[in-house]
Amino acid sequence: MTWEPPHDGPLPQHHHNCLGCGDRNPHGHHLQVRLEGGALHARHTFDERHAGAPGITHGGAIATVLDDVFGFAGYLIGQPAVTRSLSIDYDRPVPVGAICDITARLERREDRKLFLTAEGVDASGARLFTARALFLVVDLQHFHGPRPPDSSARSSRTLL
Ligand SMILES: CCCCCCCC(=O)SCCNC(=O)CCNC(=O)[C@H](O)C(C)(C)COP(=O)(O)OP(=O)(O)OC[C@H]1O[C@@H](n2cnc3c(N)ncnc32)[C@H](O)[C@@H]1OP(=O)(O)O
Repeated sequence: MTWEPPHDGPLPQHHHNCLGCGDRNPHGHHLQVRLEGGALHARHTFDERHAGAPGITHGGAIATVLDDVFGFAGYLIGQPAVTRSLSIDYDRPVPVGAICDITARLERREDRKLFLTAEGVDASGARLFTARALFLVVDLQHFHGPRPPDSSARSSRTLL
């Protein structure tokens, strides 16, 4: 069967409990990622739960969101891929409560290796952060390795 890339529009969440995009994770960012012209887009507003310094978004929260947006690259190629490396330049503080538009692109693929870039801008278009990532294509067995005895938290499997 030949893989057909998805059309422009919303992409499915990774699974319901995903910290980035899961609709049932009470601690999650509830990201909604869209495909537009071959790029991945997410409009996100960090809130008080994501503050580091008062009023400023924690860098780790930004990393979480970037990692998850990059994770949607799997939909571009029809295979799951996971983070091997993630690097972020924080150009400006990201105010809590401000709109942040994130665009990520698959720059190139070398066998299992997906080389990705991303940028976040504010409502005026000013750059907030940039990122690079290496994702590795994995088979579904990757997600079925050893689990802790209490596995109730993984009962929901939309994708995985
Ligand atoms: C369905 C998707 C959900 C997405 C959710 C959002 C994203 C996530 O949160 S994913 C979760 C976080 N990530 C993980 O848990 C992954 C943990 N790591 C792993 O499982 C493994 O390291 C894994 C599978 C990624 C790679 O393992 P393995 O197959 O042994 O690869 P490895 O040999 O280390 O590297 C593969 C290639 O990448 C290269 N490479 C590794 N690191 C780098 C780097 N930093 N820069 C450049 N190249 C690198 C290696 O040299 C190697 O190249 P080659 O194949 O040419 O020799």
